[in-house]
Amino acid sequence: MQTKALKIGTRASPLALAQAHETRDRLMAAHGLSEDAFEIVPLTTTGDQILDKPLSEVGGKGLFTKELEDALFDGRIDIAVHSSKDMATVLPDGLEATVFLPREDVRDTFIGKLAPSIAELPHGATVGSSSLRRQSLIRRMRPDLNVIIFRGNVQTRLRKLDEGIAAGTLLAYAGLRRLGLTHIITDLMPLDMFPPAPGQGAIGIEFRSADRSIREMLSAIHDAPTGHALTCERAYLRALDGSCRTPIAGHAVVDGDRLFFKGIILSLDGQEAHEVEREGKVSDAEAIGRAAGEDVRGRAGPKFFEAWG
Ligand SMILES: NCc1[nH]cc(CCC(=O)O)c1CC(=O)O
Repeated sequence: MQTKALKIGTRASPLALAQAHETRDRLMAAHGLSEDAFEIVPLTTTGDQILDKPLSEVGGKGLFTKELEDALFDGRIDIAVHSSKDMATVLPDGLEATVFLPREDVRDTFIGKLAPSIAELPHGATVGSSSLRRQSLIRRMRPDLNVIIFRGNVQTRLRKLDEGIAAGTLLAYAGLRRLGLTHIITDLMPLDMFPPAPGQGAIGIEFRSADRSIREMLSAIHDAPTGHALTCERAYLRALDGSCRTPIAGHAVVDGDRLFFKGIILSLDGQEAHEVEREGKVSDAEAIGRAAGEDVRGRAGPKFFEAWG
């Protein structure tokens, strides 16, 4: 006898749906269940509706998660599948996101029309990106380029490239991989020059803390190294206030019981940068991230953050 289907909440974008399907497939495999043990519930979020402004202006990451969290609280869904990168650093009481699928390649990619790489773009060429981190990193590499805001899902951005609105754009490898679109990549950005956003490449699963059976079911698909890396990166972001208004990169790598973290915060023009490196035991992931965030925050000084208002 089939009990009630597990309701998997997700945003309705093609990338979000791909992530929900990956989560369902892993749960099916781990527990020997069939497709009808699950129901995928796509929800439209405010963040998906406002496409003409940078995220930092319309209210930040919470926009993509609020509707899903409301649905978790009122039982319309049992779990919510997120791109960890888009998750707020502090979750509402009663919910947690402590389950992570094995992380995809964390790098950014360049999709170029006029040239295959940023270095080869003609002087003054236009590059589209909605991410403050990517905008700063581009300007740091190539101050001559014209960086414009580019929002919308992957398909929308690709259409804008075809329309000639920009000569290129940057997207996470992870998203393109999940959409089966890696063939459009013209360059992979090196980690040292183009460090990723905290959480990039990792799928995180949010659920009601009190729901023991769901916690147990999810534990079978949790990837511990990804969990440690994300604990560190999210603590770093929290220590920096998790502000969407500051260009922030941060990346933790786990090797056995050791964790290595590198972070950088930048000015929007890319001309000022503060870097931090920390390492320690995976069991100290949270403390390492917090210390890194406080360290870099202190070294940048209050004036650095004032600029963002
Ligand atoms: N903010 C949108 C978003 N959230 C997560 C990803 C990619 C997938 C991931 O990082 O796991 C993307 C698109 C992009 O940055 O290219």
